[in-house]
Amino acid sequence: MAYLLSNSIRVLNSAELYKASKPSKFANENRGLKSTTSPRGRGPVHKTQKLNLEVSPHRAVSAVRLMRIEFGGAFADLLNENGKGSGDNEMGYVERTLGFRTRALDDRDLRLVLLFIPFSYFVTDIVGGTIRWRRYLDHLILALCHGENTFRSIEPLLLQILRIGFYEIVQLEMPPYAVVDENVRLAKVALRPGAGNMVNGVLRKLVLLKENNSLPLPTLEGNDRAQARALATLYSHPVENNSLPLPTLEGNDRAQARALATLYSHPVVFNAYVRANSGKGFTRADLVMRLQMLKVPHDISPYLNDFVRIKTGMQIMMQAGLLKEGLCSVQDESAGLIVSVVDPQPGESIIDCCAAPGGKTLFMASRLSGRGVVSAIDINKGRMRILKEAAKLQQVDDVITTIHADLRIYADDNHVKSDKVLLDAPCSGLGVLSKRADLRWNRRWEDMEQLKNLQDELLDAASMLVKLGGVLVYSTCSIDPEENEERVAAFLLRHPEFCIDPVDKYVPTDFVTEHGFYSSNPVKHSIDGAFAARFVRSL
Ligand SMILES: C[S@@+](CC[C@H](N)C(=O)[O-])C[C@H]1O[C@@H](n2cnc3c(N)ncnc32)[C@H](O)[C@@H]1O
Repeated sequence: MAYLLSNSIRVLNSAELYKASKPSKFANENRGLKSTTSPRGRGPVHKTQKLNLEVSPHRAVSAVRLMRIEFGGAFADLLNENGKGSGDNEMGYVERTLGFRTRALDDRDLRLVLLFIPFSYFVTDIVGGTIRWRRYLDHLILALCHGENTFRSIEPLLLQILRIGFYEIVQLEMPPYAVVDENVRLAKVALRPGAGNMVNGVLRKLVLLKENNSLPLPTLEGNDRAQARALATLYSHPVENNSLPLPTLEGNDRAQARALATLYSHPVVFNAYVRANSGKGFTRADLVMRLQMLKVPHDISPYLNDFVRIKTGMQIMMQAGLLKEGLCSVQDESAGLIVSVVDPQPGESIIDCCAAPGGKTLFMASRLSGRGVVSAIDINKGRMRILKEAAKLQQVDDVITTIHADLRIYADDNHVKSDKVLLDAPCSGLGVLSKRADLRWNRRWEDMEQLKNLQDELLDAASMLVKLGGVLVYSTCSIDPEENEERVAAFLLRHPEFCIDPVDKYVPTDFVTEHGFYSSNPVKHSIDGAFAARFVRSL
């Protein structure tokens, strides 16, 4: 899971940016920015407070975020990790990297994937998409730059601007000449006129090739290795060591093969899944009526009573204020089905052990119909803040208690026993590869051992909070057996006081494994991959 990976957010100053690449023929001109030596002696920092209203703020912010992610180890969804704090600093990062500020972006522009999956062209779309398609985009840029040497000499910021332009034209199919103009302006102002000319030339070439349907794409020819590389480019997937390797063609193992199959089938996000907030008295029938009035095409979820599927028109829904008013929220059905496995009933006491940012807490709370309590525990303060805000917005805060703590310490110190306990454990996120753009490039297989140990420790801690006859649910958003079935088997060996309660009473049979667990798979079910096991305490 994200939090286990490096989370250091540092922006390279301009000197470092230039150092990161060889001198470029595009880098020869003076950027014309005033700079002085940093008090920390780390090279020049820009003194300017220049506000530039001509440059597209979305693209400027996106370019800077891409720099932070690629060179500073920040995440594509970095605001989710840190709550609003990162957003407040956004313009500081922009100014330090580009030398000027842009129009400030509001919350709707900036806030992010987990609670509001954006289906419009916001910063997160551009950043997420550009990262997701990086290998594919770089292949095209290289082809249009005439050779590896030229490509390698492109300075990092210029490369990000090109990637943004390529992504917008090739994947988002935005009006090409507007894209060209905006990215040329950004390159000119942030770098220098020559950089703008270069962006102009390359993007225009791309537009022509796309219009003629003759993009220079790799073909599936040659030996296994060559074909694997071509596939990796077409699906924008890493082949290097330390990343998710390509399966099957080079004989890697089952979990990796499944992960990539997922990716191949769904390189782009499928539907938006929206949950009507029945806790606020807003039923799915109410939601459907509003969607009909807004002319937003939708389908009813076949699996969950409160859920609706939306293919297009998410932006219309957002503009109508349905999300802002807390009437509904974006939530994948795989997460909703985990709540079905918990099966919250009015009057129950439930502990959500790893609760933030709160998707499942909020759904469970809405199921209590105002009677009972969900105690939401999480170690991450920023994410807890998001949970609290959402609980208020959705008017379910009367049945939610938030506890900022390390579950392991909390369980040792507090001898509370609840009817039901959910442990939605930190995991690799292999079930959500199609949404988590950065994961495929950042995941390190060495982290897995550490992650599995944490999952075991958290399961032990969560089990201490379950009363006799009570229920424990262990869930992940991974499709990797090492994090799922193997963790369950190890837990049962350590805890004979628990036995498996098959989930067939709670979710459609299509999701029930032969051992009685819940398992969703993006390829099979067109929702995120997830897993849940339900145990009952018998001793
Ligand atoms: C998969 S996410 C939970 C998602 C959440 N259940 C939801 O539906 O929105 C895992 C969470 O575990 C939390 N976490 C990790 N280690 C923890 C610990 N030792 N104690 C409590 N929470 C922890 C992380 O902060 C993260 O928010």
